[in-house]
Order: sequence, then C-alpha cells, then structure tokens
Amino acid sequence: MDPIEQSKRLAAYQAVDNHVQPQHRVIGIGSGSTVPYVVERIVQQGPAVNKGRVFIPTGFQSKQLIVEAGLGLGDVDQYPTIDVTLDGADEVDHLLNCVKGGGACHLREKVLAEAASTFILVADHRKNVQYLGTNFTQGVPIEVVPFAYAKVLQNLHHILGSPNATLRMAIKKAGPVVSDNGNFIIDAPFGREHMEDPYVIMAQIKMLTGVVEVGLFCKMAQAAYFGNADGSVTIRWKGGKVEQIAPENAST
Ligand SMILES: O=C(CO)[C@H](O)[C@H](O)COP(=O)(O)O
Repeated sequence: MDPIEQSKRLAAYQAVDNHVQPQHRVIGIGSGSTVPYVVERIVQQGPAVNKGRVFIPTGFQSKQLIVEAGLGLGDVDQYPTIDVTLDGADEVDHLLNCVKGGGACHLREKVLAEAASTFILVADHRKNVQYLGTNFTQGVPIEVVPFAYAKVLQNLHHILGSPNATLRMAIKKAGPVVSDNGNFIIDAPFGREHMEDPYVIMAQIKMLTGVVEVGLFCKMAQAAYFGNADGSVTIRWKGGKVEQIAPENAST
C-alpha cells in the first residue's frame, strides 16, 4: 500500500477504535480521502453492532460510502444530536483549529461537527502543522451563494486582506465548482498574521453578505489523529496534550 494511504488508514483505524463505541447509535461520517478507512473500520466492528446504528453523511461522497457499506443512512434533520462525527481535514494546527472544504463539503461538515457530542479529525502526517496555511496553501474555502460571489471576492481582495482569493473552477466541467448545496466556492489565502489565531478572520469572512460558511473550524475537535510514515499515530487532544502511539500498539 502507498505510504500516505497507509498513514490515512492508521489514523482512521485508531480513531474509530478509540471513539466509536458499541453504545453509539448516531454517527457522523465526514468527507475526504481518509474517511473510506473510517467506514472500513466501522464495518469491521461487525453487523451485530452496526445493525441499530444510523450514519449521517456530510455530502455525496460519504453518502455513497455509507450506502455501499450496507450501513443505515440518516439525515441530520432527523438526528440533530450525533454521538460522534469523524472527518478529514486539509490541515490542523497545534490548537486543533483546522481548514476544511478542500472537497467543498465544509458547510455540512460544520453542521455535523456542531451536532456531535464528540468531533474527531483524521488525517495523514502532512496535515499536522503548527500554523494553518503551511502546506495547504490554496486558501480558506468559502461557500458563497452564486449571486454574491463577485462582491464577496471584492471584499476579500480589498477589505479582508486576501488579494489572491479566487473562485474555484471545476475540472472536467466548464465553469465553477458547485457545492452539494448549489453554491460556489472561493479559495482565499491569508498570511500568517491571520492564521495564528484564525477565529478573528473566520468571523470577519462569515459576516460578509452572501457567505454561507467558512472552512475554518476553530477549536471544535476533541482530538486529531495523524498517521505517521513509521507506522506510529500522533494524537493531538483538545487542551494541548500530544500522545504518540508506537507502531506495535497502533490499530491495524
Ligand atoms: O474538508 C474536506 C472536504 O470538504 C475534507 O475532509 C478535506 O478536504 C480532506 O480531504 P482529503 O483527505 O481528500 O485531503
């Protein structure tokens, strides 16, 4: 298996083993390339424990994963309280702030993160950074209603200090990316001065008329799991504790 894929699987398996307990009935399933391993591990818990469970997706991809795995599908309007949500991230900082929305799913992801008693991030080691914007440089994903995108872009360029903010364009389709909610996505890079404490810029962006949601999740997660190249797992806990699981003790 490719080493990065292995790291993603390590993170996902460890997080599921630590946080998806038999008594959990309503489980949020996030988006991204690490999440298939989350579903894989949940399926390994067996049909008896999964029988009475409901899984809530954050978008088309996770809905497909749930359906293809034969798990029970639900929606957050039926289940506004979730036991645990597990999700990927584009980057996570040392305070558990993270950037999400590389896959344009961050509106639903934030709803499921807020609805969950426990919100857990899973990723490979490249996403474990001191400050956001270190490796993931394309910018903060911002979902906007199509009617307002030009005005939001202008405000980002001239007022909020992101002169290189751009509308995300689709690949294999002419025109912009359209989210699962029918909206456009802007990617807005910000400098270190904004990313050291991203809450302030997150709130300022959210105040722009036409913005639906910002892909900055500030201190929402209880823990972030990173699979490492040597087979170990790093767990960053809310509050600052960092735990290392040695390769021989990691979930496989
Ligand atoms: O926030 C997300 C989608 O909106 C994803 O969780 C994030 O983009 C990580 O994806 P990947 O694991 O494919 O890099």
